[in-house]
Amino acid sequence: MVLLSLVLTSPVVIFGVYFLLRLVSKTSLLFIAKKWWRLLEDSCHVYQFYKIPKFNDHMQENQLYTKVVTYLNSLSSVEDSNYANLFTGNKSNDITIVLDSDQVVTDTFLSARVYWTNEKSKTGSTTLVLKIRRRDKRRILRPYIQHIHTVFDEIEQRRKEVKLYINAETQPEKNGRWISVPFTHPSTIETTVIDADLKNKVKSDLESFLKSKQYYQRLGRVWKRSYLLCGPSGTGKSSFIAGMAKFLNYDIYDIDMRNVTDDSDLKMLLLQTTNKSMIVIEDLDRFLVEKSTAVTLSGILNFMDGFFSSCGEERVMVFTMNGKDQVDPAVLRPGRIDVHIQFPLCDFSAFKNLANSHLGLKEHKLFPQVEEIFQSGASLSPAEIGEIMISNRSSPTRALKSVITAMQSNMAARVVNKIPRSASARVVGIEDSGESAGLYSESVHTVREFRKLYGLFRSKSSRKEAMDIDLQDKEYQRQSS
Ligand SMILES: Nc1ncnc2c1ncn2[C@@H]1O[C@H](COP(=O)(O)OP(=O)(O)OP(=O)(O)O)[C@@H](O)[C@H]1O
Ligand SMILES: [Mg+2]
Repeated sequence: MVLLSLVLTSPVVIFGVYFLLRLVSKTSLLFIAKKWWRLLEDSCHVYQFYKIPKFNDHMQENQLYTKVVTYLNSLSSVEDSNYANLFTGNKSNDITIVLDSDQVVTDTFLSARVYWTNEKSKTGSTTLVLKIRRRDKRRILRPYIQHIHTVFDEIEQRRKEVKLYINAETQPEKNGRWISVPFTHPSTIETTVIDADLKNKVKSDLESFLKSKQYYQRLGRVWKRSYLLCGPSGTGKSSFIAGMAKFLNYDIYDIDMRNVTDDSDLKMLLLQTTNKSMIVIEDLDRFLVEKSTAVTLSGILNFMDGFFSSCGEERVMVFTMNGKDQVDPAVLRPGRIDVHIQFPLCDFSAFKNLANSHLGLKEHKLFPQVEEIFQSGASLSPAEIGEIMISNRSSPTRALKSVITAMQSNMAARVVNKIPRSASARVVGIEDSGESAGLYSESVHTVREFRKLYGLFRSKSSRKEAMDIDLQDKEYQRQSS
């Protein structure tokens, strides 16, 4: 009898259990059960909390924060949090999952479970909070943080893409002044047409800088190297900076001096830059002449000497100028900027390089004529010659003829306006620094403007002379090589 009732009821029981399990697994009941279980478990342990704020008291970005965020976003448990942000990755079909604020992510390390929360305060600043069981704390905290460093380095190595940071106008309500975008400039050191020897010198200088940490430490000096790129508009200074950053795999912090209010603002910006970065100030000569903000010369000099950035290291500073004539000698005094590189206008050899890269020409029957015009003193910037070649690339002969015509007009303008041979052929106004500036705009300029230009844009006539890489710190080179 008992057996019969068991046989009759068991399918009902089995079905009932099966139904219950399905219900639990298909609904939020399982989630709720897990949550209760965790709460129960939590209440049985004593926890230790560690905070990792995004910024320190001096508004410098906390490197550990950046590393932990990258680490957490790489964990599969981020997907399990209630809210997560989805972004496209480096490739268009990549998806990156990013932890949302106030969400808990769990991780396991050396069999210990830890919890992370990304807390956002009312002021908008974010802090990561690590929760570890007290009994695990001593055993795992240090190795765990070390593990995060290692994983972060591996991720960075894999995905490192150079970023360009630009300083926005003052935004006191926000943490940090820099806005970053992926740096996708196509220029490399190789694609910039400058003397091959000079290129190699710069590359080996950068390489020896990268290996010189101990050397700088021994000297008690900030591990930094500074470069001055000087030359007329359109000679490849900005392109070269892009090439240097890619060569070093450094992020670029491009300081727009118009958005720097005073010395302390400049200091603040510098404190917010990271190690392994390139800090760039373009058109420094123009800024020093115009003095459009309250930044003082001594503020700039302190910056150059690495005084402000003494709390960080592994930084390369690059300044560009169109000319040195109007710049305070203090800026240029020996030892202040380590390497001076002159960017000259095109000569015949640079022209041939451009013809090769832009038109695929190694030789052409018009080359002798072009050479002759160069010898007579005419010259244009690589940007101007490159522009003509690009717009006539379907017909190399037409391109060369256009270059010849442009150079002849340039020569004629010099004669009319008595511009000396050594003066720059760049004939656009000082304000007009864009490469799109008209090649033939010389006629609209007055003699006074040309004199002004001569003062600013004077360059040496010989390319060899001009390519003067002035490695002032000879001892540095010898020791670090
Ligand atoms: N030496 C060069 N080799 C190859 N391309 C060059 C060179 N100089 C200029 N160009 C080309 O001309 C354009 C302008 O160059 P770039 O902006 O680097 O000049 P610049 O010296 O920074 O000028 P500016 O002083 O006006 O800022 C770029 O598209 C670049 O590719
Ligand atoms: Mg430039």
